[in-house]
Amino acid sequence: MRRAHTVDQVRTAEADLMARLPEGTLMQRAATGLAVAISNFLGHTYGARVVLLIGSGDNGGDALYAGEKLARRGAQVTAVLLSEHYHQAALAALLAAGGRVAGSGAATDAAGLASGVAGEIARADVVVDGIVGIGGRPGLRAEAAAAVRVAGEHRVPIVAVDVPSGVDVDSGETPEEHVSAALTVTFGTHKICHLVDPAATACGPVHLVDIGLDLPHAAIESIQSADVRALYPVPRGESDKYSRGVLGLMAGSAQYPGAAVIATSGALAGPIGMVRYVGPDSVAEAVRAAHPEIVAGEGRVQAWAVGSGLGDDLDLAKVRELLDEEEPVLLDADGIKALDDSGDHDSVLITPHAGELARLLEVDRAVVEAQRLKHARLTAERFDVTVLLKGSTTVIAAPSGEVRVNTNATAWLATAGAGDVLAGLCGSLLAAGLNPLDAASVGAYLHAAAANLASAGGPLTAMQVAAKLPDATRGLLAEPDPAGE
Ligand SMILES: NC(=O)C1=CN([C@@H]2O[C@H](COP(=O)(O)OP(=O)(O)OC[C@H]3O[C@@H](n4cnc5c(N)ncnc54)[C@H](O)[C@@H]3O)[C@@H](O)[C@H]2O)[C@@H](O)CC1
Ligand SMILES: [K+]
Repeated sequence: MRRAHTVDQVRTAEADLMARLPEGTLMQRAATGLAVAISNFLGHTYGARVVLLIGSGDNGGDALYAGEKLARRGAQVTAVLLSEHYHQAALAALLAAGGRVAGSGAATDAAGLASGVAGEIARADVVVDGIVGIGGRPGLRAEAAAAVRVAGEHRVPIVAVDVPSGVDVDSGETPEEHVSAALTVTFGTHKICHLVDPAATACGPVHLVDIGLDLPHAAIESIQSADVRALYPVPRGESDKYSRGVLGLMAGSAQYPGAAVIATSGALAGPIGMVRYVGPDSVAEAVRAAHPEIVAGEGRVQAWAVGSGLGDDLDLAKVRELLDEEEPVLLDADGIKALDDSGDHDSVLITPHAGELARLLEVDRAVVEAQRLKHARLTAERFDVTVLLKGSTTVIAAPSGEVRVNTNATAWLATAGAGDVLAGLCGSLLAAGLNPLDAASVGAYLHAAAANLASAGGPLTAMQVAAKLPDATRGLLAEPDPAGE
């Protein structure tokens, strides 16, 4: 798992380590890693034009010391001081290495920046965001915002130090103006904003520099290929179609027959041995035509997937009966309407998109979009259910408080029917014996991996994603375990 910690957890770990090391050691480790990452990002150092945006705290200190190291290797490094306060020793080190300070005069230009600063930024090969790190509040002050805007206008890439300044580090929310980085270089561990959207998108790729922190249990985790490989229910020699798991699928309607066909594709491409389809005869015919393997009608199953494309055919009483049974149930789309906040739902997985979750919680969709982690957690707690909140980064929250995210999806996956494939696949994983948290995590990861194969940088259809699931699974199961994951 890739782990992300809260600001408090990081501060405690840093304090413990700092007490055992000579002063300044951690900042030097961070700055060294940052300088190397900037060099790699640029592809060259000698003669490169680097502008550092410097705020009042240690985040600015990291940027200044990294600037010193780049200046010693021949980069032309210019610091823009955005506050009266700054890390003085770090600035002295930069100046001693040949770096400069821009815009120290009183005059300001049209953008509200000290004169000369906008020109420096416009000509830079890279801008380094050392405005604020984990000590920052959301938002940018006027001068910082102006500097960031000039970089954007001139398409100068920004490398963020630790976090893109202005995002909310512990929630991944972006309530105010913030940096959008081409690369974020972070230290010790990932922070929540690196994994949860909308902030995760503002980070760009995230490079982690190890500074030797000893960290506690993570606040949230992001599932990696090695985790999926360890969890995937691979059939054994003695397995048969029943012991591999049977999924009952209640999906599709006269209005949306395709949803049943697509969800079945996702289910059959998972680990189970059989799908029992339960629904109107005309839809069952369509499912059988596409998938002759299915069995129509009720019978013994190990889990249910209910809801994709049911529309007005949703039989609330029937779904509530299923929720009272022992078998795990996945509720998708309209099926989610059957959930209430009384009762024990710890074997239930729901797979809403932001709109469906907003409807369940009776809030605006935009509020869920802006505060994805908060609403996923709140739902898991209030309904005692595991929640897979779909989106550019998928957030999965369990009633235990555990949270996992999946960040490997392509934006091409936002297409009709993709959610039906995911519901079928996650249902299949539940029927094969995974608990709701693991089924959701493995399902989200493989769904995204299959979409990446289907897309290869271009458009895709839901059925193509389902068709690529076996390849994605095969590739993953065959991968050697990378060290350290
Ligand atoms: N503590 C440590 O051991 C280490 C810290 N490191 C760096 O230090 C950073 C944390 O440093 P600090 O605790 O000094 O805090 P920051 O540098 O993140 O922020 C400093 C100050 O900025 C001001 N501020 C808050 N929000 C602002 C905003 N929106 N706009 C402008 N100013 C704002 C506040 O006065 C705040 O105290 C980390 O993110 C990391 O970059 C690294 O050097 C690694 C080691
Ligand atoms: K920053």
